[in-house]
Amino acid sequence: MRVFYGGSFDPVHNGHVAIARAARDALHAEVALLPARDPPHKAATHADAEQRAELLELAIEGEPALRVDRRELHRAGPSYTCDTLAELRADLGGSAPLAWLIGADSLLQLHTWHRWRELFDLAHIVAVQRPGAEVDAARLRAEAPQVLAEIGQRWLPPDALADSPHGGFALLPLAELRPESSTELRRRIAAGEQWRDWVPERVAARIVQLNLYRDPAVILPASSSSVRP
Ligand SMILES: Nc1ncnc2c1ncn2[C@@H]1O[C@H](COP(=O)(O)OP(=O)(O)OP(=O)(O)O)[C@@H](O)[C@H]1O
Ligand SMILES: O=C(O)c1ccc[n+]([C@@H]2O[C@H](COP(=O)([O-])O)[C@@H](O)[C@H]2O)c1
Repeated sequence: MRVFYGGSFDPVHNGHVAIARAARDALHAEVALLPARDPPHKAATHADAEQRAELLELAIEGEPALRVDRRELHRAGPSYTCDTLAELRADLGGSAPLAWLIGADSLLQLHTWHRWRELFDLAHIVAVQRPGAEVDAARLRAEAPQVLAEIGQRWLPPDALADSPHGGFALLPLAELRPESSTELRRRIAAGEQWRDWVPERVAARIVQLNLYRDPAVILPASSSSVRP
């Protein structure tokens, strides 16, 4: 089983690392983290793609079975997950079990992703709980009925995913729900509030060295303040 975890990682925080570890341990699999060059649902990012990837490398340094996959950095245009999964499928072959990891807030929005139903033809989808966005069937029915309908017959225990190459859905509980978000982290850095305990120390030191996220404009919505990667 191969697990892939995409994100803006702008910047990476301890919540991201906890999710990657939890998926690795629950699915007994290597987890590749993929920084998105151009996240489709974000107007722009606040650090460029190379900087975000470098911080991600630092965040997982020394972590067994976690690695960074830079393939989305080399592709022009929006970093659509269906395109990334098609590339991975071509690389790994049709029979390799493959899973794409997302947070619960992303699951509630899955129906807005580019060619979203095709994602299940390419990979399993694994969602992890997130504070404020915890999902269950009732919440999906209320907020994302199309998603619930699509995953209805696909719902599997996590251990069963490795038995097929794609098409399943699993929900991973997290032993400890992590409150971190990149938006709040950027706000704290710009506001001069305490933030360093939300990231590994190596990441904090590099953010300071590169003088990232210090501009108070990062507190504004991304579209009015940011650089394109
Ligand atoms: N604390 C967390 N708990 C669970 N899932 C998370 C957490 N932080 C991020 N994720 C998930 O990780 C994926 C990548 O997240 P992303 O890089 O956008 O970070 P973020 O903290 O959500 O950023 P932002 O606040 O800028 O939206 C998404 O699917 C998101 O739902
Ligand atoms: O393919 C899409 O349309 C799509 C829409 C929204 C998000 N994604 C992917 O989901 C991951 C998390 O996105 P985000 O915006 O929460 O950082 C990241 O890998 C994005 O490329 C993908």
